[in-house]
Amino acid sequence: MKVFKFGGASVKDAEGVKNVSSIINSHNGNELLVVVSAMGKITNQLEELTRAYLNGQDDVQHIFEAIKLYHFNVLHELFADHSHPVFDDVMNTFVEIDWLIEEEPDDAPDYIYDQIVSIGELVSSKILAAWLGTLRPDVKWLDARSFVHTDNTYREGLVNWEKTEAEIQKNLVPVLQQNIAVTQGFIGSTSENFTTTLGRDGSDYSAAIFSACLNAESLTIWKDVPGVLNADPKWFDETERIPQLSYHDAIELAYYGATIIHPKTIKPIQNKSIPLYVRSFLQPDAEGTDITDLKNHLPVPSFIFKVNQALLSIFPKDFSFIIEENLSEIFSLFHKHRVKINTMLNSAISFSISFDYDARKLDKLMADLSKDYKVKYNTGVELVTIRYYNQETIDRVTVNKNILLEVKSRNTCQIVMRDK
Ligand SMILES: Nc1ncnc2c1ncn2[C@@H]1O[C@H](COP(=O)(O)OP(=O)(O)O)[C@@H](O)[C@H]1O
Ligand SMILES: N[C@@H](CC(=O)OP(=O)(O)O)C(=O)O
Repeated sequence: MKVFKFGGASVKDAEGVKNVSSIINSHNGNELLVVVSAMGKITNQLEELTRAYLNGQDDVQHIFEAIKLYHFNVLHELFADHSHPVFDDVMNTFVEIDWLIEEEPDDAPDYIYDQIVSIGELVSSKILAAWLGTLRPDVKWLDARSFVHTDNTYREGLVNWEKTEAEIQKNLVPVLQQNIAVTQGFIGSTSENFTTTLGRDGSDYSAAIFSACLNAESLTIWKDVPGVLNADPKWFDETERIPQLSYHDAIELAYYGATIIHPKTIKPIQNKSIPLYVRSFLQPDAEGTDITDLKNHLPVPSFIFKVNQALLSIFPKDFSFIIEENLSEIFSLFHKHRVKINTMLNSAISFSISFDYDARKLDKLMADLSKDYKVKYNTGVELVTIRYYNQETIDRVTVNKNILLEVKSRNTCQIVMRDK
């Protein structure tokens, strides 16, 4: 039993749907579950629609029409026969949004968000399953919400592993013995059958959940890059592919912000020793990266950039030492405002952190911290994390930068900096 995961970039248009289908179709041999995300950047557009609806904007219908048009353009390109049942199926799925936005937004915003945004994965999976069905007869579309059970933390559903595994073993395993199944990433459901999402970019995580609960032979995530590289090629020209990667290094890279893999993806598959293959959907036969329980560490320094950081430095007002009592108070405020720390450093009388800049969070945090502390901050700074650093790499990434903070452990160096 194998699991393939295809992200939005792979199914962004009709060509993409055809390419993904041919990759799936050329997989021969054992059972296969396909997990797919919303097409292209549709999740962003559905977020925009949710915001417009919640704010009572008058462009709600306009945004919604653009989303529908995008999908129907793909369908028209794929299917010459407009009476194919997928047209009605997709239209009926969008009707869920019609019903919702007809009413005033009285429910909790996060609940509304999940009901709207999840539609992206439902329609993309229907389109992919329909096209794949023209190539082979054994394709079955499955609703991931019947398998992935979460609590009711909307926008960040917490998986109920026991229930999810039992459901997958009982009702998915038999289906996969007869069919190639296509399902959605990113979504789940509560015990009352309301839709939840697992957090942005959560489809990799969904694929890991299915893989772990199926005890899959492997999980392959298909990306627009040749594998895991030692830096994001969007920012750097001279990148190197990492052919083999340990689970440990993969978790570290993902944790520090390498967006190629969602940070929650590795743990479930590591627990079951399931290999994770990162492959290119543009060159499906090329080698890519194999992530396993390899003991060797990364062959080259790898670096991860995070732009748009805030750097906050906190001092006790009376210039006393920063002691455990202050730290526990400061941490509870980070927790209260959901500030996720990317770097931290403390000295005798100050404590500094960097985190992803969010104006609202920063204002609220400053208001609370300023009661007892003097707080200084910089915005618009960058954070670079170098795993297995050396001086050459540090020099390379800090050219024309002023270093504001530097933290080193044995394997990892983090630098907060800004342009000179
Ligand atoms: N270390 C890295 N190696 C390869 N790609 C990376 C790395 N870090 C970030 N990326 C980025 O990850 C992108 C692929 O991930 P993502 O866009 O989330 O895919 P999808 O949405 O299709 O799952 C690449 O286009 C690349 O820009
Ligand atoms: N569509 C969701 C889930 C996801 O993971 O998508 P992708 O695989 O395209 O990153 C999102 O954009 O957040």
